[in-house]
Amino acid sequence: MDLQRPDSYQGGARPDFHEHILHKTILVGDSGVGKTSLLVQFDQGKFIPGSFSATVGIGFTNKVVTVDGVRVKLQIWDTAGQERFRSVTHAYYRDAQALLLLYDITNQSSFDNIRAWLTEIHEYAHRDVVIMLLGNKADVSSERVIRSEDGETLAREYGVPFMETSAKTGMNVELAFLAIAKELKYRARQQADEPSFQIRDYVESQKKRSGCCAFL
Ligand SMILES: Nc1nc2c(ncn2[C@@H]2O[C@H](COP(=O)(O)OP(=O)(O)OP(=O)(O)O)[C@@H](O)[C@H]2O)c(=O)[nH]1
Repeated sequence: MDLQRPDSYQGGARPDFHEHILHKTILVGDSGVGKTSLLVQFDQGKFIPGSFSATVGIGFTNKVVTVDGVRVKLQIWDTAGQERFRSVTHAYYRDAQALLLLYDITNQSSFDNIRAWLTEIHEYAHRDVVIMLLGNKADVSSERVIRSEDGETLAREYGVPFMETSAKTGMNVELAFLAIAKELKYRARQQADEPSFQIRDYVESQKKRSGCCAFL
């Protein structure tokens, strides 16, 4: 997918107070882990199988989601995983409020590179950025090389929420973005009498409810 030209706004519905706040979220991770596919699944509810076309540059999709009765506008940036685009994508980290960091459960090096991605994120992104680790392609159980526990352990080490996803089946895709939206809404609108929201606890409780681990 060529993402040099930004996508158009696709919300369409009644604007309200909260939609004026753009919550910038960025998808990062090695080339081929499924960033574009994850975004297409979330945005359009479909998976386009077939030949892999690496993202060129960076582009965004706007998406309005409703959490706790409040409409939250996410601006989701899809970055190119290839090394040659790294300096371009770094420039976008600074304004990001959330980062979804993906690896591919069938690809060892994409998992090994997560530490390097986190180092870059800590170097270029705001220190309060919300980070979520996603082990994608969970539907490809026959080629799995990274156990779910390994993803959990790494995420715990860095204090970030974790889940496995499948851009193909849609498993946990909406949950990942909704958890981010909930956290960003909570940060933006936090009321004095509102109980504090913990994204890691929320993700864990929702994973249990949705039976996330059908592929494990
Ligand atoms: N089975 C399966 N295949 C997937 C999944 N996600 C992505 N793929 C496939 O993996 C390949 C790479 O997916 P992309 O979404 O283009 O990967 P990317 O991370 O955006 O890659 P770059 O743009 O180069 O950074 C494509 O052939 C996809 O169809 C998934 O969850 N399950």
